[in-house]
Amino acid sequence: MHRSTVNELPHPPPGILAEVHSFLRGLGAPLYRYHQLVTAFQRGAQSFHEVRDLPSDLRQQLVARFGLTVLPLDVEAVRTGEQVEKVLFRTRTGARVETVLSRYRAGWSSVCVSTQAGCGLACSFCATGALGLERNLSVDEICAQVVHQRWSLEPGGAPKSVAFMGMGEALANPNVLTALSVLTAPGYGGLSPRRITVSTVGLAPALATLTEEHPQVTLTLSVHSPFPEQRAQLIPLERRYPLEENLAILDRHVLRARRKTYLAYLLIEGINDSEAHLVALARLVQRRSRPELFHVSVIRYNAAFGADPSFRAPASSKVDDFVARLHRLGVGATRRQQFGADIDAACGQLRAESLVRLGRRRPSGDPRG
Ligand SMILES: C[S@@+](CC[C@H](N)C(=O)[O-])C[C@H]1O[C@@H](n2cnc3c(N)ncnc32)[C@H](O)[C@@H]1O
Ligand code: SF4
Repeated sequence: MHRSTVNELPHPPPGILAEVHSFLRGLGAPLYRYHQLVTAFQRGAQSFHEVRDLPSDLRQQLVARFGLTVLPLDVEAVRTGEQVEKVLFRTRTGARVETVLSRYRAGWSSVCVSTQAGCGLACSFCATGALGLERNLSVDEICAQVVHQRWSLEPGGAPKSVAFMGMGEALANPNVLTALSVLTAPGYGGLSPRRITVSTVGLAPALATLTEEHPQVTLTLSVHSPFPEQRAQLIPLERRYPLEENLAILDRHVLRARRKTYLAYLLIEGINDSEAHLVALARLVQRRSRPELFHVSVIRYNAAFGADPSFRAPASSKVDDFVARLHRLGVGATRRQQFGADIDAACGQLRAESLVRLGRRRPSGDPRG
C-alpha cells in the first residue's frame, strides 16, 4: 500500500472507524495504516489479527483497545432455509436484531437489514410491530449487518443489493441517513445507491429529507389500503402523516430524480383484496403527475407472530390475479418475490426470536409462544 492511496479514502464515518482512525493518529501511526485496515476488512479480514499488513505490535494495541474486531454485533444464531439465511445478532447492549441474506440466483444476493430493535409503529399485520420499540440501531450496527453478509459470502463476494426492509421503520431512525452515506461511499461500502431500497410506511418529514439527501436511493412506500380509515387501522401512522402527504412528496421526487418509485401493497384475504380496493388503488396511481414512474409491488400476507389473528394469506393465484387486474387498468405492477417463510424470514416475520423464547416482550395471544 502506498502513501499516495491514503487520500483516496474519504474521511472516516462517525462511529467505530472514526475511533480507530483517531486511535491510530494518537499512536502516531501513519495514515496509510488506517487505509490498510479498512481495505483488509473489505477483503474479508474478520479480526485485527488477520490484518497482516499491520506490524504485530500495532495489531496487539488495536485488539487491546477495541477487541478482536470492529463489528459491534455478535452472531447469536443462524437459520438456513431455501435460498435464505437468517442471522440473529446481539448488539453490545444486548439488543437483538435479525438480518436476512437471500440468494436469488448464482452470483446474485441481497441483504435485508434491520434499522431498529423492534418498532414503535404497531402496524397490525407485522411481527416486529408487535414487539414495540427497544431502540434505534447505530450507524455501525446498521452497516455491520451488510459487512457480516459480505464476509459470509464467497471471498470477494458482496451483496448486490441492500433492502432496508428488516426490523424497524428506517425513517424513524436518523442514523439511517448516515448509514446510507457510508454504504455508498467509495472506499467504504461502495454500493450504488440505486441498489439500495428504503421501505417506509411514510414518515413524511423524514421522507422529504431522504429524497433530498439521497435522491438515487430506491424508495418503497407501504400503502396497503387506498382508504384512509382502513389504512389507519392497518398502519396507525396514517393518522399523523396521511398517505396523500407522502404521495405528494414522492410526486415531486420522481419528477426531480426521474427514478421509479414503488408502492407496496400487502394483500390480506377478505380485508383489502376487493374490486373496490383494486379500483381505488389504480386510481391513486393514475392520479399521480407521472403515473408511469410508480410501480405497485403486491406482497402476499405472511402469517406473523403477534399480528391480528384474523388475518389470512390469500391463495397464491389471487395475488397473481390482483397483479394482472392492475395491469389491465394500466398500472405497472408485479408480485414481490419472497423467500424464507419456511424459517420466518419473509417480510413482516422478523422478531428477533430468542427474545421471545426467553419470555421477554412476548406479544399476547401468540399461538406459538
Ligand atoms: C417489515 S417492513 C420494514 C420496513 C418499513 N417499516 C415498512 O413497513 O415499509 C418491510 C416490508 O414488510 C411488509 N410486511 C410487514 N408485515 C408483513 C406480513 N405479515 N406479511 C408480508 N409482508 C409484511 C411491510 O409492509 C413492508 O413492505
Ligand atoms: S410494517 Fe414496518 S413500520 Fe409497521 S410495525 Fe412493521 S416494521 Fe414497523
